Amino acid sequence: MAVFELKHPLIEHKLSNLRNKHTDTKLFRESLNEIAGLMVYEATKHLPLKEIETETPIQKTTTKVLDKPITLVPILRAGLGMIDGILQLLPNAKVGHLGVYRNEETLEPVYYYAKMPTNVVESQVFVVDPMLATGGSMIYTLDYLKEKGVKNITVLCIIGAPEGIKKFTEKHPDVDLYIAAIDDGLNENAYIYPGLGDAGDRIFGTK
Ligand SMILES: O=P(O)(O)OC[C@H]1O[C@H](OP(=O)(O)OP(=O)(O)O)[C@H](O)[C@@H]1O
Ligand SMILES: O=c1cc[nH]c(=O)[nH]1
Ligand SMILES: [Mg+2]
Repeated sequence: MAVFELKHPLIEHKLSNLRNKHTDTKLFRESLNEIAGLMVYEATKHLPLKEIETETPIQKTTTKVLDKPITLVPILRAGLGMIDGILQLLPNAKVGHLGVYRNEETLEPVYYYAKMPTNVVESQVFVVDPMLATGGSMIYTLDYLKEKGVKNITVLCIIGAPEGIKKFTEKHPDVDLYIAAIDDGLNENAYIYPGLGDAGDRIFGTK
């Protein structure tokens, strides 16, 4: 398992939009999707390829295409905010929805919905969620997918707390994590600081 913190000027710039409490819903959604798209370019660099025969206007040749079905699993709700940006680069990916929210008092993950594509087990799965705080929601999701038989999983998050990342790497040492920023920690309400606040509320305008 490896943690890749993706440092890039375009990601930093758009992350600044996400962190700014004055950013409106439109810019927040756009910036989140754009960061997710930039991250997926890096996170897909080890995807397996297969050779196929292709005829160019000049002659027959061998070209390479992706060899594995791809499934994106957004953790509802906030994970949905990254999906459009990723689908721009992986337009044939299937999307499996997993509904999990964090109980605000106990901080335990609470499951409420799942709908996976039929070939999820054979897929390369990318689990996406902007926030990795205590790690509870992500660990629950990885447990759920592995229990279903999924073997190849990569995680994409925007901001993580060191505590949650540590727990995640201990519980799922075989899963790579791509993340745009590792922040300073969790405050008394288990919100990431400096963070960006509640990602779901900022995407959907619910607060
Ligand atoms: O690492 P954790 O401590 O589990 O916290 C992270 C989770 O909290 C947020 O979701 P939330 O529970 O707010 O649900 P929402 O997306 O519906 O707002 C976030 O999008 C993660 O799923
Ligand atoms: O900082 C945090 C922690 C959990 N969920 C969020 O949306 N933000
Ligand atoms: Mg939320």
